[in-house]
Amino acid sequence: MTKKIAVLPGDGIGPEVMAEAIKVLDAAQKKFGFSLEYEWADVGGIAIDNHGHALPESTLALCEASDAILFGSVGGPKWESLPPEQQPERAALLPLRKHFDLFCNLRPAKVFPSLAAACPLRPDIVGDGFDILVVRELTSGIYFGQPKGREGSGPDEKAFDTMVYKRSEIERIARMAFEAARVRGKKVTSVDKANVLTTMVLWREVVTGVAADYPDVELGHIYVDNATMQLVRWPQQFDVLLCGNMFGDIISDEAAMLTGSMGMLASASLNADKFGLFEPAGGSAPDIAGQGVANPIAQILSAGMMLRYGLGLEEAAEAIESAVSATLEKNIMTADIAPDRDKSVGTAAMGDAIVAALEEA
Ligand SMILES: NC(=O)C1=CN([C@@H]2O[C@H](COP(=O)(O)OP(=O)(O)OC[C@H]3O[C@@H](n4cnc5c(N)ncnc54)[C@H](O)[C@@H]3O)[C@@H](O)[C@H]2O)C=CC1
Ligand SMILES: CC(C)CC(=O)C(=O)O
Ligand SMILES: [Mg+2]
Repeated sequence: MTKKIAVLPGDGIGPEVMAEAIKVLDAAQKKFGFSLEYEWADVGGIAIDNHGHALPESTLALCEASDAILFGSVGGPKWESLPPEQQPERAALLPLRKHFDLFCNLRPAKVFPSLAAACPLRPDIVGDGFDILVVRELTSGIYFGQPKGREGSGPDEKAFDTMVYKRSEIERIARMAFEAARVRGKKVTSVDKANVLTTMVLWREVVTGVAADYPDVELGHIYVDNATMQLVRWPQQFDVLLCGNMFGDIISDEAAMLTGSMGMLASASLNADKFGLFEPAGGSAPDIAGQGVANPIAQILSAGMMLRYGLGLEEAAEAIESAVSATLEKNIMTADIAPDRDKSVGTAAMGDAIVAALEEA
């Protein structure tokens, strides 16, 4: 049966890396005999330019009528002067996550052996690499809590955001982390700031309660400031990192960089029905957009996560991951991860090499 995919490339490097992910999905369809129908739509800054709104109704309707959403990234300097609530991130990405109740954001970070040189950690620390899964709560916390706003003027002008977590919201994301740990390294480290924030006291309490249902999984708690430090000191100590929305956002960028580049980190954002939006963890990278040098791997691996979590096509997902690994082993790398930038390849050549590796396997 054909599955319908809403393809939303967005802004900056989004369209460049999306083109490569589609090439890889096309090759995977041929190899594994499944069928995808893509429908493309504007989202983010490009949608503001073309339709006057970052999340046009037609785009939302397409997502609702699709089996999965493949998303690029949104935002950039062109739209930064708009009022904050009209900017692409706040007017498109966050509402999309909320609309589909995509509370569970999975961000796997592992070092491919051939990228050990790109990892900023000392070789003696990175050793045989590491394999971490950041499980981030995505539809609540300080990014969504009300009230938020600005009031007053002069020296007394103030701005405020509110961090709110309901017991049920913490419980459901904690369960996702424990379920993931069960089939991985059997360890959950919950990241909080329970020494300062009341929401995080509840967070720790609820996570501890959920752990009772998973006696086979070890639970640890860590304050977020220490967690960022420990990730650099000894990332191998972690298996699943369970985080609230903002801490997970920050921790996953750090984890991405430890794998060599922001351009390596894929993600899946899922709801309780396992409907998902699949996107790179990074943004629109305006500093390199339009140059044909962006690393398409995060987008390609996000397409792989779509096959695994969104469409149940595990074999094809694994084949995409193996093709990425095989390509890196041949030292075919974009500038962000290549040991020698002069020998790096561009976005399209990287995508072509991954397609070739998939076809050869
Ligand atoms: N999911 C989304 O749509 C997200 C959107 N943003 C938006 O993107 C814009 C830029 O944000 P930044 O803070 O600069 O973060 P960013 O993630 O776009 O870029 C940070 C750094 O990582 C590099 N980078 C990111 N992806 C890369 C790739 N595929 N290949 C090679 N290098 C890559 C960039 O060149 C830059 O040096 C902003 O408007 C921001 O709000 C940021 C994060 C997520
Ligand atoms: C709009 C932001 C919350 C996007 C982001 O940085 C992320 O999801 O990692
Ligand atoms: Mg982020």
